[in-house]
Amino acid sequence: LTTPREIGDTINSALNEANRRQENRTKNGGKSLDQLFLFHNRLGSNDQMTKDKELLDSVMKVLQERGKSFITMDTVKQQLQGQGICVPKAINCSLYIDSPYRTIDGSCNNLDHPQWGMSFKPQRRLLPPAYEKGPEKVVRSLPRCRGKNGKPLPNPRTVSNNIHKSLSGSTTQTNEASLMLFQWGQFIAHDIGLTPVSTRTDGSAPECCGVDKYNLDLCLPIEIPPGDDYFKNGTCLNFIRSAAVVSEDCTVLEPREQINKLTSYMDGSLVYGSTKAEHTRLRNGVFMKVSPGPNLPENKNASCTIDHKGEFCMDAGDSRVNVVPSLASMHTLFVWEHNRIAAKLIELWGTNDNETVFQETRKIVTAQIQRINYDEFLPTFLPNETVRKYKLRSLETGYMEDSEYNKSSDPAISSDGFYSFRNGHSWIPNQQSLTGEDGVLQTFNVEQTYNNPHLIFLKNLTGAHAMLRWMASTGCPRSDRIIEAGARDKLFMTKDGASLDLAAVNINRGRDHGLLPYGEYRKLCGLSPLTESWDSLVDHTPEVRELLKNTYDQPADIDFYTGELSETPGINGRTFGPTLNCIVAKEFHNLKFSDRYWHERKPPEGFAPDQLRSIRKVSLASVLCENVKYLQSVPKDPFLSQSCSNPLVSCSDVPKLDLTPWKQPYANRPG
Ligand code: HEM
Ligand SMILES: [Ca+2]
Repeated sequence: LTTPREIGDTINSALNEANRRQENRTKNGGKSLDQLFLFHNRLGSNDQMTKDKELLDSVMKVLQERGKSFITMDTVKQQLQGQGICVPKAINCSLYIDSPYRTIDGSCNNLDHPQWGMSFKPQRRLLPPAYEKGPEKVVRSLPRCRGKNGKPLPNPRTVSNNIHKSLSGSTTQTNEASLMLFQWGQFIAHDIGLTPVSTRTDGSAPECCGVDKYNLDLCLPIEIPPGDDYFKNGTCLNFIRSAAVVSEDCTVLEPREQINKLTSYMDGSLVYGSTKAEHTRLRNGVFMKVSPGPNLPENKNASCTIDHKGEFCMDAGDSRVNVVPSLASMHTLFVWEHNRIAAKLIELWGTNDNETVFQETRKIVTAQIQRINYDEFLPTFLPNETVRKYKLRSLETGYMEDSEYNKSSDPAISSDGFYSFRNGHSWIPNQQSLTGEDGVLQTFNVEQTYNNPHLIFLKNLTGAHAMLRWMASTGCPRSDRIIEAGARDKLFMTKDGASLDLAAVNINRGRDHGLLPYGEYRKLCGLSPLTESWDSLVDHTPEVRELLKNTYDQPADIDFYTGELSETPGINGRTFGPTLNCIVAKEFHNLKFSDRYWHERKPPEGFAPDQLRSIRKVSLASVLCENVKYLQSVPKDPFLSQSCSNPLVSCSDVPKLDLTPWKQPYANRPG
């Protein structure tokens, strides 16, 4: 077997076999029962680049099995490229230069870099990675695993037990914010980022506590330390490493970088989808698809727990929608809002131009999400001076200056900055409840509701209404280093009692991504550097310093997550410490100023002046009042608990979105 023709045929035959194996890929991914794997990779599918790379690897494997290892990867790649596999795909943006509407996948937002902010593109970094070096040609970017003196870092579960455990048992200390703070946080996180984890080449979940334990490319298992007071001795948490970015010609980038499955722009992708395929599946002409209720539509391919007849797993623009029912309720609210506005525009315009009605509605809903996020949510937990410094609040009048749109900044979420936004895990309540029409509360432990949407189906299909009423009227756990037991011991608890620790997983994830330790991010934020003295931890209380000292070898070793989350919080219980404030603010600053379609930009990307004035009246209160059944009043600021300074106001007094300035489609307006 020497002629090029024979080699070509051999490769083709191996390619056929590899293709056949790949067909089973999605099926294998969907079949997994691993909760954390499903969370990251629900519906299996990966991007074209990853698929191409896996096809290439699979062809190499088949060749090896057939004793044809002498054919080199370069030869195979060349032949595959002749068939359109492993070749960079060009994007043509000519149609989008003056378009008033975003693309679905985020492409062509930045006209100089059409792929920036698109789904399935690499994440950025604020600081370069600190991976452990692995063997050349095998896995080079190993997780960060040693401290400054070369000693192994502490076990992540030990860190979690020492620093993130609630000592007050089951009683949660709440702050002056409401659970809307919690639920908006997760909702908006799911608009901007989802980091997929690695799969085996057949699409199935790696077994990191079993056969794949020593596969350093795929796994970083969390072994439970002896004497743990919740997890059984000798157990292990199946932690799978985040998938590595593959470049378009099928080479794995070094140092390793992570992927974002979603459009990183705050563009309502969790309502509308981040790919054309998702979008088509979710949309119904002018409207978003719903099931009776109206509820979110059914997703027959999703996996969740179904306990009663008539229940189903739900579908939305982000695949994590079924993770907890309060999240699904927030998703439902914005599908209602889309359908409400679309119906009004049809009435106003008397048009049958479905596409314009749909896109204009999507543009309005996206603007509402941006406003609520930047003008209500962020200022609830970021101090005023941070909000001002990073220009997070929207303007009161006029447009964002063209010069403020920073087209040379990559809008991608960053592997370290977005990571910091896990601060919201401090807000996860131990309960999920519904407030009935009569005001009566029904309460469930959160671990009974993970991946189990049954609460949505209670109360004659008005579950989402009842959950939203509950969140607007209940206090949120304090912003601090504590992760409540429902997420720290019982995350994703299955029927047989298996569960995870979200704090330990977060710490491990930071190491998986090769994130530098806490002290380096202090420097990035211009805060005083750490020295070898524990007293240099000036933003930690003496009590917490002591806990850290008992956990880490020296201050320079403290994990980023643990260091920033354990900084002394603000006395109102809503704000965190200075490093966390700085990093989270940087991330949201970049998303705002690198978005060509930011809602305060001039037309065609933005709105006409009278329309923008109307958008400025919108608030979470107005969206709740317009959509939630039997809701007569809301706290003036629904992100805060009701109090003397934040009284209930009647929905009829809440300023609402006035659609009069949309008298006609923008394209047809004079001037
Ligand atoms: C019941 C509520 C929640 C649950 C069950 C939950 C669960 C999880 C899990 C399992 C992960 C993946 C961890 C890993 O493997 O590295 C994750 C990631 C994350 N969570 Fe949450 N979370 C919740 C609420 C929140 C909230 C309130 C926020 C923010 C305010 C938030 C922000 C994030 C972010 C930014 C990530 C990283 C996502 C990525 O890069 O893919 N989560 N969450
Ligand atoms: Ca998005």
